[in-house]
Amino acid sequence: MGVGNRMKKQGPPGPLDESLVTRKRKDAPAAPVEEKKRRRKGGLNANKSVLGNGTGNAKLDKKAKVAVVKENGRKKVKKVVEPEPMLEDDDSLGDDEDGIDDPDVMEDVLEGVGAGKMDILGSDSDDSEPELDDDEFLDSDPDVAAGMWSDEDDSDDAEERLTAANIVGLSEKKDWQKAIEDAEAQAELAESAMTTNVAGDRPKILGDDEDAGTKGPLEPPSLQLLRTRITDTIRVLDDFSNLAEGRSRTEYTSQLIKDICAYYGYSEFLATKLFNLFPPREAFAFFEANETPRPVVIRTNTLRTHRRELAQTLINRGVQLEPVGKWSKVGLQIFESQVPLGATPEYLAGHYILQAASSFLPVMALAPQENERVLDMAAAPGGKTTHIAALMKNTGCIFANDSNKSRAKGLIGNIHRLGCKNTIVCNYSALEFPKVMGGFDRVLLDAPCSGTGVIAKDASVKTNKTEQDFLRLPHLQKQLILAAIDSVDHASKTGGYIVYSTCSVTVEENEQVVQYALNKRPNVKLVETGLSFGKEGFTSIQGKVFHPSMKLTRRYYPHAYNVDGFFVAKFKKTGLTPANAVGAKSDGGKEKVSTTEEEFVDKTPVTEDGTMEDDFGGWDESEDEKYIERARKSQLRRKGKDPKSYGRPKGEKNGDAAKVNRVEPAEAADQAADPKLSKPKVKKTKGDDPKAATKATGSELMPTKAMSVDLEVAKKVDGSESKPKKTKVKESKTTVEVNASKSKPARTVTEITKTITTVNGKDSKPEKIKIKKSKKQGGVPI
Ligand SMILES: C[S@@+](CC[C@H](N)C(=O)[O-])C[C@H]1O[C@@H](n2cnc3c(N)ncnc32)[C@H](O)[C@@H]1O
Repeated sequence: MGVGNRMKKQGPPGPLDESLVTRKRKDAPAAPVEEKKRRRKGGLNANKSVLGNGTGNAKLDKKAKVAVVKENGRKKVKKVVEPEPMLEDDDSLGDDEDGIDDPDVMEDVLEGVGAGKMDILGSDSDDSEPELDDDEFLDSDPDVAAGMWSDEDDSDDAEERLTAANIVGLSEKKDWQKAIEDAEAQAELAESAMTTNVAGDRPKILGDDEDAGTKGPLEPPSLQLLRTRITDTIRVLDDFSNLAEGRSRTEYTSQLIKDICAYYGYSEFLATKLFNLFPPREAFAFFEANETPRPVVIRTNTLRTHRRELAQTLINRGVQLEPVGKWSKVGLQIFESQVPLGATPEYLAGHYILQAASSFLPVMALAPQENERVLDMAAAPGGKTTHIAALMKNTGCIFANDSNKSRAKGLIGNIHRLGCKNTIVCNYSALEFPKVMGGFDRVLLDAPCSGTGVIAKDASVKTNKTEQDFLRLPHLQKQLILAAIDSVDHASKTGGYIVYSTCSVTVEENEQVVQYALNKRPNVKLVETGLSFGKEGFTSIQGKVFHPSMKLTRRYYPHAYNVDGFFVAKFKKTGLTPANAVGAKSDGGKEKVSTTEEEFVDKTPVTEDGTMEDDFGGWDESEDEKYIERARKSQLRRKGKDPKSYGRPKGEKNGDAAKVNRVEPAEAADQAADPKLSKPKVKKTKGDDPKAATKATGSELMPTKAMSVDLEVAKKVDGSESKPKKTKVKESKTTVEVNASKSKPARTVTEITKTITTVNGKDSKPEKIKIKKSKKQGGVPI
C-alpha cells in the first residue's frame, strides 16, 4: 500500500542532481539509516538479504538508499532513489512505462520547474508586506538542523515543537523517515513478487493453453497473491515479447483489470476507463496512490495575514507544517497538529482555509487582476472564490454563483469568514449566463464532475459512477463551458480569459469538453496556463484525436505530484461569439445546445488559427443568396413591379444584392471594437440592434449575415420609387431542429419572418418575407 503520502511533498518533486547523487552515495556514511534499519524488523537490510537469495531476481534489489551528505557546509540527509522500476528484470523496459519513479515523469516535472514561468503569477504573492520566502523556511541554522537528528522513536516527533528555527531539521527528518518507508515498501513489493515466482523468471499468470477453457485463470487465493499477480502481469506487459506465454496482450490486460477491480474495489467499468489513461505500470501507480490520503493543506488568506505570521502562530499551537512547495506562496502542508485545524482562533478569524493543494491551480491559472470583474460560475463552497478575492486584494468585483442553494450558504459563510468584500453571491444555474450577466474580464468554471481525481477522499466513486454519469456530466460540462465563454468580454483590456477545471481525470470530462468548446466557439483559443508543473493534456488517446493546442492544458495525478487528480485548461477569447453559434444566447438562451452522441467524441480537427475544417456555424453563402434574391423579387412583384428590370443597382449582377451591406465576421469584430466604423453600416431597428441585445442580456451579438439581410431589405425599400420616409422591420424566428442520424449531422432550419412596414409612404401595407436558414449542428459523425 501507500508509503506515507501525507508526508510526501506536493507538486513537482525536487530536482535530482545526478552528479550530486553519485558523490553523496560515495561519501555518505549511512550511519543514521543503519541505526534506524536495525530497529525495524524486516527493514531494508532484512529485505535485501531476502532479495539476494538466488531466485534469479537480483535486479529486484532495492535502489533506495539514504545518506548524510555535507552540502555547503550543512549536513543534509538525502534519499537516493535510483529510478529503476520495481520488479523490473529487463533493462529494455521503456521508461515511459514507469510509474512513480518514471524518469519521464521526473523529466516532465523538472521541465516545468522553470523559475520564470511563475512570474506570471506574481500577483499570487504580491502582498503589500513581503511574503515569506520559501527559502526562509528551508534555510534555517544548520547547527539547529544537525541537532535535530536523534535516534529517538517516531512518537517523539509529536512532542518536538516545530519552530521557525527548527523547521528545516524536522522536515529533513521527515524526508529521512519517508525514504526509509519508501525503501521498505519497495522491498515488500519485491519480496511479495518473488514468493510466487520461485519457479523461474517467467511469471505464470494465465492458465496454460491446454488448461484454457477448463480451469480458467488462476483463482486469487489471497490479497497478497492478487497483488503479486498484478505486479507480475505488469512485468509481462512491459516486456511482452520475452515474458508472454502464448496469450494475447488483451488477455493479460483484461486479467489485470479484473485483478485491479478485485484488489482495489473498483467497478470494472471505471477501472477500465482509468486504466486506459496510462501505460500499465503507471496505471498501477495511479490506483495505488488512490489508496492513500493526500496531505492536509491550508491556504493562507492574504487578505487577513501573511504566511510567515500564520506559520509561526500555528507552530506555537503545536502544528507541524512546511510550505507546500516552491510553486505556491500561500500553501502550508500540515504534518501533524495538536489542535483541530478547523477550530483554531486563526481559522475562525479567517486567516486560512483548509484547501487541497490542487485547488490552488485553477485560480493561479486564472490569474485575476485587481479591479477586474470576475465570474466564478460554480463557486460553492468558495475555496477558489476566496482565493480569487485575495489575489484581487478585495478590489474589483467577483460574482460567485452556485446553483445549489444550500451549498451557496456555505459559500457565503466562507466569504464572510475570510473577509472578502468584493464578492456578490448568486444562485443561478450557470447555464443562465450570460443572460443573467455577461461582459466579464475572466470566468472560472470549476465544473461539477465525477470526482475521479479525488478517489482517495471519496472511495464511493470507485463503484457509484456509471456509464450514464459519463454521458450526463460531459453534456452538462459542454453546456457550461459555452456559457462561460459567452460570458467573457473578449475586448477586456486586462483579461478576456476563461479557465475550465475539474477534479476528474477522465478524457470525457476534460479534453473532450475543451475540444467541444473549440469546435463550437471559433472565437476562443487555448493558451498557456502559466502553471509551472503538470502533465500535458492528451492530443490523442484511445483513437480520439484532439487539437494540437490541447497540450497547453494541464493534467495532475496523485501518483505523479501527490495532489488530487485535476485538469486545468485556459482559453483566451479573441472575438465576439457568432450569433449563429450553438447555444449563443442571442435568443434569450432558448436555443438548444446540441450535444448529441455524434459530437461526444469530436474528432474534427481544428486548424492552427482556430477555425474548423468543417463548416462551423453553417452559413451557406450561396444558399442564402438564393433566398435573399427570391425575397427581393417577390417583394417587387407584390408592389406590381417587374423584378427583372427594376430595383437592381447599377452594375450589380444577379446574386450581388446580399453582398451590398453584408457584415463579415472579421469586419463585424472590428466594427464592434470601433463604434465609429459600425455606425454608418448598421441601420438600427427595434429588435435588430445588436447593442440593444447586448444591453438586455449582458451578452454580445455579432451582426451576422442574417443582419445584413435586414439591411439589404431596408435599403431596397428606402431606395424604391415610393420613397417612404420611415421603414420598420419586425422579425420573428422559428427554429426547427432536424435530428441527426449516425451518418448525417443535425441541421437546424430557421425560418425568419420579416414584417416590413413603411410609414408615411405610399405603401403602408405590411409585407412579410420569409427567409429560410439551414445550418449544420453536429461535428463529424464517428
Ligand atoms: C467542483 S464544485 C465547485 C467547487 C468550488 N469551485 C470551490 O472551489 O469551492 C462544483 C459546484 O458546481 C455546482 N453546480 C452544479 N451544477 C451547476 C450549475 N448548473 N450551475 C451552477 N453551479 C452548478 C455544484 O453545486 C458544486 O458546488
